[in-house]
Amino acid sequence: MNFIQTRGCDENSPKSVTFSEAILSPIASFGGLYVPEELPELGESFLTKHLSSSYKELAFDMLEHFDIDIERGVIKDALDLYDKFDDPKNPVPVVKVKENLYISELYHGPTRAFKDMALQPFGIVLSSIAQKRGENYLILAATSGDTGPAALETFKNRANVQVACLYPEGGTSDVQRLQMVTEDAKNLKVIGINGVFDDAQNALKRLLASVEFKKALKEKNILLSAANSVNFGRIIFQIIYHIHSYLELVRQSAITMGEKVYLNVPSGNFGNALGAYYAWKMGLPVEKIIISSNENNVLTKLIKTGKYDLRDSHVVNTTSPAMDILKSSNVERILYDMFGYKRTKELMQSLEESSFYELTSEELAYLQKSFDADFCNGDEGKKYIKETFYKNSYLMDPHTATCMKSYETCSRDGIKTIAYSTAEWTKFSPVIANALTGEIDGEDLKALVSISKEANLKIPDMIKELFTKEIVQNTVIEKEDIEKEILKFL
Ligand SMILES: N[C@@H](CCOP(=O)(O)O)C(=O)O
Repeated sequence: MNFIQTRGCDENSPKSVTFSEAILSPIASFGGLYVPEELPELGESFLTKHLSSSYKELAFDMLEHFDIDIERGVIKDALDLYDKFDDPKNPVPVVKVKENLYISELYHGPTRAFKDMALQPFGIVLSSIAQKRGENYLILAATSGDTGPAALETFKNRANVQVACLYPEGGTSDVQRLQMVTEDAKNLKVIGINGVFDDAQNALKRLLASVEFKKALKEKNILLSAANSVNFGRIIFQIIYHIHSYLELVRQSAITMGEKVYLNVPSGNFGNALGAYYAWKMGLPVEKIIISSNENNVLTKLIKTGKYDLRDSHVVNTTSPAMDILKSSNVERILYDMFGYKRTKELMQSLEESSFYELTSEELAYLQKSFDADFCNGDEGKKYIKETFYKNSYLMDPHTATCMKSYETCSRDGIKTIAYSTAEWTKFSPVIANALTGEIDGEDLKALVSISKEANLKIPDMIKELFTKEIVQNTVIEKEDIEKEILKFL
């Protein structure tokens, strides 16, 4: 399978590239992204065949259908990393929360967030290609809190790769920050910036497209790639868990094979939602994909009105910081899939130049056939956390809680919903403690202890240890200095 470009192809680049090429150099012509030439069709026979498969077997077979240029042995090694998850037999438990609502828990990996689902295997795949080619890569990561820890964890001490991870200082939870700033390995650099996530992601995209920056790296014998979901190497692993979650519902006799479900996805950069959309296009029976947001609700507005409007918007800090994003990367891949490369280029250029685009009414109607959306503010989120815990005995984090509102407003009765839990409660303890007990102290460790007592849950060792680990990554800079700081590290 080869990969093509969302904004068309300039005269300097080939019409299509291999998977390896797409992940090693993820930004395509005109600032676009890579997408598969066509998606494999899986169909009901694939689903039925995998009813009794393990997560790894399902993943392996799905990747076989993509027919990518990665050796099977490498893929097997990459998927073996799911053995490090809480339950190697089932890395993604799907739990019934109430009638018609199931939560797919994507956070049972080493950094307690859904990013491990893709970044764990992606780390092996990318480092293996680099080694095979005898090349060295700088991997950029921009994070609003979850991608950073997962990228650092997966690439730590791996051969032929170095990571520069950019996070907004003050824009993540304390546990997320500690996960990054205590990471001690020669090949990792963590850089806090005085700005918001979008500043970090803008810098990442600018550097990926910068001839001068790439030339400066070349002089050090280094090439450039990225760990974010702009990289299709992330997305390919983010399709699998949607299929797995559906099969779990069949296994639990919650649905019969072929029955349609809602997939309700807390969304920031839209990688998780794109994975759901691709799974649907590949044959998963889906009624609609519901996009859940916090107060940074550009995606809700896009899906409700057809307008992507950043003209008067600025990122607000919320209780679900990993979704504090306005420029959502993967919407572009949806635009491409629905409206083709010419229109995608036009819309994306308009967003870049005028901070605005508007879909036609036909385009909007088409988008709404696949997607619905709602957003949930912090107080509503805390109300859902409290209610779901005391009424349904289920503890959720503030990102997952955003799904509860859209579950109420966007789903029709009688159709089951799979909502995705993107992070463990341990990463956002002050918000959750406040929701459950009203305590407003704000200190993570104290809040972790009080939640663990209230909910009778163990604090995982890797979270507890963060509070006594040495802080080894101390760099916080202005966003204008990012390039200089990265070059200093190499
Ligand atoms: N929500 C993310 C932001 C980056 O998203 P990605 O899926 O493109 O890596 C985070 O928590 O860092």
